[in-house]
Amino acid sequence: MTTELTSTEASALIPGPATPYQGDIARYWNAEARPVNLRLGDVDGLYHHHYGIGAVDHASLGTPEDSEYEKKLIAELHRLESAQAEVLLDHLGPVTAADTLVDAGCGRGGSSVMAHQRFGCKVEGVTLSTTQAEFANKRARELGIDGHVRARVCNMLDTPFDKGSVAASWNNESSMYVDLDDLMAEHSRFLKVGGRYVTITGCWNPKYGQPSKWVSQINAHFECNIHSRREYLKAMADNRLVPQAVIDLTPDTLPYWELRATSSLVTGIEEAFIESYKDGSFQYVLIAADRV
Ligand SMILES: C[S@@+](CC[C@H](N)C(=O)[O-])C[C@H]1O[C@@H](n2cnc3c(N)ncnc32)[C@H](O)[C@@H]1O
Ligand SMILES: CC(C)=CCC/C(C)=C/COP(=O)(O)OP(=O)(O)O
Ligand SMILES: [Mg+2]
Repeated sequence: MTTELTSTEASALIPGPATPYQGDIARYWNAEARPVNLRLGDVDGLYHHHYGIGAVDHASLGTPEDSEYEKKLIAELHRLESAQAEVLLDHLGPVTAADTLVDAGCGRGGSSVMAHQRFGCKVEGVTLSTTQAEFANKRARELGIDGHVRARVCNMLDTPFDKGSVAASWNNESSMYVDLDDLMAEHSRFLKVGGRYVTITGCWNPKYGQPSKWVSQINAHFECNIHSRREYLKAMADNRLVPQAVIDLTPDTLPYWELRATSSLVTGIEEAFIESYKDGSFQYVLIAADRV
């Protein structure tokens, strides 16, 4: 006889964090409820924890005196964040409805939903946060896609996905929480030969020398550990992931930050992103790699 587990029983089966640091990150995201994320997600039900790219459509905003201006500004920031996820999906290669994709560090699941809507495929998300996984699964049920899109509480360095079972996988602003060699080894294990890995990330620029004060400020703000561009390429090379595209998205993300800095939803981290992008110490990049 099989019986359904209660949610308390089910959560008792989830292994604890692999390290004290992962426990800190789980607590951070369990407690996170910033209006800059929730109010943007409320625009159309896609909840993101990443930043935006593309030109600001100033004509759509009207003037700050307009009573609807703040609402339009929120919609515009959200449009730019969804545009970022679309660019990531553009680099996943030919995905079919029969494929399974992995969203590593899936947050509230916005990118997972967009991937399913574009390809019709299955998407498996993993996050350290129970709150985020429950939120993402609730959204999938509301959309009637819970048979295809699922989030679970799981360490992305130690996933249950079978070796060679995944057509494509990604980290959308989630790779700064883990050791890159461990991360690329795990993607390489579960990806099929010929599969595709994509990351969009902020990384410090070796040409600057060392992480700038702005990069240190971003690390402290999010309790993360931003890697250098060089570390990404090395960890990929060491794990059978061969870059096909390395795109510097820094000029494309600056308009998002400059618009966000004028909104009522500022969080205080805007200056660090704007200044580090401008002084060249920090870059916003997309790297797409083939599993060979
Ligand atoms: C900035 S959010 C990005 C969320 C999502 N990718 C998006 O674009 O909206 C970072 C995410 O990484 C997840 N994360 C950090 N370390 C992780 C780990 N070791 N295993 C799984 N998820 C992790 C966090 O739980 C959080 O969901
Ligand atoms: C590019 C870098 C370094 C990203 C760090 C990871 C991170 C916290 C991303 C955005 O999350 P969020 O959407 O929850 O942040 P915010 O509240 O600032 O919008
Ligand atoms: Mg955000």
